Amino acid sequence: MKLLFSKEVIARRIGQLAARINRDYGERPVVLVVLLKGAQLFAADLCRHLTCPVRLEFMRVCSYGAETASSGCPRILLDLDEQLRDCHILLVDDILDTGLTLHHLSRHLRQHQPASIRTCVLIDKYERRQVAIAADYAAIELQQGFVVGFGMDYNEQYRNLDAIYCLEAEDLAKESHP
Ligand SMILES: O=P(O)(O)OC[C@H]1O[C@H](OP(=O)(O)OP(=O)(O)O)[C@H](O)[C@@H]1O
Ligand code: HPA
Repeated sequence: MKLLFSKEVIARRIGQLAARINRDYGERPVVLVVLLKGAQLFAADLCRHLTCPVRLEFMRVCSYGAETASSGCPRILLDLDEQLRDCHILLVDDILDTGLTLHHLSRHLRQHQPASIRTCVLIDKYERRQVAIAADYAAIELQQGFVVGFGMDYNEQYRNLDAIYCLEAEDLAKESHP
């Protein structure tokens, strides 16, 4: 595994991102809709920098399973249990990759008739984008690679790492032949 972003760099980027969000939202209350499992660590750090009134809600969406490629069909495993009509939603995810997850979730959340929906990701990775979607807020931009750590997994491993790494061919081979 190759180190891409240390915990110090991640912390700095999240602080800078939060400053932008604070400027944009001012005093307006925001509902962070956090996508489990991957976005939990990012959201925990981000929300502690926010100065507007914050409500935290969680959804669980899954499209990767044990693979490094999207199933193409994000499944909602845990939905919101309350309406978010007229709320300002900030949809928080760890990574924007093909874009299918955020595209699907943004459409789903529009049914709540919120006042606004914006997207916020720790990593915006361009290489595999399949739908035209851009994050409103991204802490880190990346061209390519399958990344793990700081909430992100490969087959449920590595979420607990405090830095972000890129998996290399031998890491994937190790998983299939331990
Ligand atoms: O832009 P996309 O190609 O859709 O990929 C991004 C999504 O994939 C991962 O979720 P995953 O399905 O692995 O679930 P997890 O959050 O439980 O890891 C990640 O957490 C994002 O939600
Ligand atoms: O690069 C990635 N790493 C971990 N999970 C992911 N889900 C989409 N892309 C990725």
